[in-house]
Amino acid sequence: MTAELIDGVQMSLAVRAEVAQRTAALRAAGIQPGLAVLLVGEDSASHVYVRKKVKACEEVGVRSILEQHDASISEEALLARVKAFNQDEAIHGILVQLPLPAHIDPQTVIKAISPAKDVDGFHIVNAGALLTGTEGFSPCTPTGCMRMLDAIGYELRGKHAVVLGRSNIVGKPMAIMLLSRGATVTICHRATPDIGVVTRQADIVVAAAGKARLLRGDMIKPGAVIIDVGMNRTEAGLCGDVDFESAKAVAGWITPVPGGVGPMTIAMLLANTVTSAEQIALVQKSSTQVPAS
Ligand SMILES: Nc1nc2c(c(=O)[nH]1)N[C@@H](CN(C=O)c1ccc(C(=O)N[C@@H](CCC(=O)O)C(=O)O)cc1)CN2
Ligand SMILES: [Mg+2]
Repeated sequence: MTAELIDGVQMSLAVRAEVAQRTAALRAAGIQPGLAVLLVGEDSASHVYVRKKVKACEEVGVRSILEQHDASISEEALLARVKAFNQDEAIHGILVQLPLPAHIDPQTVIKAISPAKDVDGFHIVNAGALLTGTEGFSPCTPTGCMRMLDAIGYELRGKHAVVLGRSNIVGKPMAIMLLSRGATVTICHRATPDIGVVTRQADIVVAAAGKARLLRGDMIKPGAVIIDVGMNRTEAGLCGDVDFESAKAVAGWITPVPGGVGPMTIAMLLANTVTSAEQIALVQKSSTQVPAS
């Protein structure tokens, strides 16, 4: 068997086209969605991802402000910049690129972002909304993964989904999203004794452990859907958490790296930013409407 490829580039273009239409409608009403991106330090991968975000904004008509700070910026100074963007009416989305330098606590910074502008969906208010199934911004990477599963028409109800990794930005929200759609979910992590024993039972594996080629073909149930969130820079180049060659011989569906989840992450960020602009516009409209007497 050779797995069918889930093409994240094509799927992200479809999302971007929708976002561009929504942006055009907002602009026609005099509102330009705006995203503020805060980038701290010299992490080269972060610079790549942020450049992609800024370019993507440009392509769909979203205004972006990229603010770059030296790695030595204090937590207080960074918090002050976040708070300034919270007050800025032209900014509808704020994101702080992760990881941050070790002297800055990411949770403290994320907590300072207004939940209404938290287009990364990392604030505890939005994390709580996801947990309870109420309205809020959902993290871009797991939302992109769900979109990919929907795009191939995959029914999650009754399936066994295994998530590799328990990060706040991918593993945990991913598990909740799969659970909320009726899957039976197992999370494997660093302390799981034998990951293969678990993944061989999975109908879907989402690999987000941050370990190059962790999931091999011999750890996959034939026909399973494999979603690779990994983004590892090795001597051999960029590779995912899945050993693509051996996995594709066993799986039913598989995402490539690059060209899989990454482009969908960026597309979901654009979608969240435009949603935020639409919501803020609605609030402003209702607060300026004169009540009927
Ligand atoms: N504030 C945030 N920080 C981080 C997030 C996030 O969602 N918000 N996620 C990751 C990195 N990330 C987005 O920021 C991200 C990673 C990868 C890609 C991507 O398009 N990858 C390309 C390959 C790019 C390359 O050549 O290196 C692909 O897969 O095709 C987009 C976004 C951590 N930090
Ligand atoms: Mg840190």
